[in-house]
Amino acid sequence: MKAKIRILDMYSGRYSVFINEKEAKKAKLHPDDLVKIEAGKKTVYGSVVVSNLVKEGEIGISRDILGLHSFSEGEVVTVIPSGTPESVRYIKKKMHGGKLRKVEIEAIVKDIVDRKLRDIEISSFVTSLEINGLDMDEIAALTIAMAETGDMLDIDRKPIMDVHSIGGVPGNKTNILVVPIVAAAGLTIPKTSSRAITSAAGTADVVEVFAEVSFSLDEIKRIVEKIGACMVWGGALNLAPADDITIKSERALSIDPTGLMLASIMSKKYAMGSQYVLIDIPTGKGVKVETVEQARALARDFIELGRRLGQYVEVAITYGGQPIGHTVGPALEAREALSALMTGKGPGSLIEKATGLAGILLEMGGVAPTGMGKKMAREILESGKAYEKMREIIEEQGGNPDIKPEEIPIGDKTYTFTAPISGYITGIDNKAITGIARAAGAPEDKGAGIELYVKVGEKVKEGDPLFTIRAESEARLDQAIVLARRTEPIRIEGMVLQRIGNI
Ligand SMILES: O=P(O)(O)OC[C@H]1O[C@H](OP(=O)(O)O)[C@H](O)[C@@H]1O
Ligand SMILES: Nc1ncnc2[nH]cnc12
Repeated sequence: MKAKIRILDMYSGRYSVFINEKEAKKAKLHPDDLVKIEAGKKTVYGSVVVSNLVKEGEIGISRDILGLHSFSEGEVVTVIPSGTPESVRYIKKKMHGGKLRKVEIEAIVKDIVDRKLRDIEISSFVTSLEINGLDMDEIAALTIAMAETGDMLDIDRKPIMDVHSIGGVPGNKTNILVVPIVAAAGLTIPKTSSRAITSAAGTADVVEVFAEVSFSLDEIKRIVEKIGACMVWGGALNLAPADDITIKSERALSIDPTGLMLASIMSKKYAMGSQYVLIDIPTGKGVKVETVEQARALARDFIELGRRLGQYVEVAITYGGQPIGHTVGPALEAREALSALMTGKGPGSLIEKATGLAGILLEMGGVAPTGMGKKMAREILESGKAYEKMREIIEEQGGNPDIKPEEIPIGDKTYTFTAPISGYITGIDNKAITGIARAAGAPEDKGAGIELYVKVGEKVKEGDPLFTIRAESEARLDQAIVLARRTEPIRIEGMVLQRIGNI
């Protein structure tokens, strides 16, 4: 059928096509049916919403669809019912544990990018990968398909370094220090990050507190060729666009299936033209990888995948048994990262990890002799050169380079938990900390999160503060308090852990 476009001033987070009730009946279209809209060379898929918001002869599109193609009000388009895409059969094959062929993976990725697959089908794909996994051939095919369905960047300032954490550990603002340290040493590092997937703050969420993170490829090229670095949100670019669509489902389910994670991270690196990539695998209880054996196996997969893509990859297995630093949540983490860059000092876990990772990159990039990278990274941090580079990044990304940590607004609704007994901190539950920070509103409410006053191994007296929850609303604060009471994220024990007798 032919219809005139009516632009509806709404964002629904979905690709919805509004069709008048009478017309839907005539055309035998039902809610959630997939339709194709064509006008000249433009083709878009969307799910039907039956609504009298639009008249007969009109078709309503939300602003989400306009993000894909620019239709104009009153433009005549053809609306064609579209059957279930063939790729759904391949998703079912994976659900049943089958191995996918390259062409099948390419079809799934293409349909994800073309929005032929709806959220429910994409979530099923993501879930099937969580349950049945992917082998290396499938992962390589998925990575290349994800990269080739988007744009590629060619930065004229080689070699191109990159760093990426698989995430999962609360408070992981580490790369906000690593990037300026590496760039201050003269290397090029165009860093893209995702927003939070399973955590309470992804690197993009944290950087966004003091700078813009959404840029076009041309803008990124200009920034990186000028100052050697950027810290942007990968989702704003048309780089491996399937990644950001699948991340939406991962985030809703708070899962990060290993094969998809490999493909998702490495497709972005491939599309960015990264040549030397360092992958951080935080390992410990309550994060994505719990044991060193699992971390080693994943490291081998990253290195092999890099080899197939023509990239040199190294992996750092890092301690992820408790949060990094003392803060969790976008604004709190932004304060901590900025303060560490300004003063060269900060929590041991943050400084150690950041200089350790930056040091490896300095060695990989050939600016530090083997074994000297970490020392050089620390000197760059302590000399203020990394902070100077950070100021350049903030300025180029439209932020205020003079911003001070204490000027960053944080949630003013607070509640502090104190030690119920004297003893030693024997554990901090990563999952519980993330859950509480998310319940408090992070990452969407930038000021929400947790300030931690203790780390594992420290001694506390009854009544000492353990952590403060910060929120931007009382309702969110209350939810977080309830969760914190239920999960007790910080374990305190005396030196005598158990008494056992009469066995
Ligand atoms: O921790 P969760 O939310 O699961 O994983 C997502 C985080 O991990 C990566 O970190 P980075 O950009 O390398 O610093 C992503 O880009 C994102 O910031
Ligand atoms: N960009 C990303 N960073 C970390 N984990 C991921 N899993 C999927 N995409 C990811």
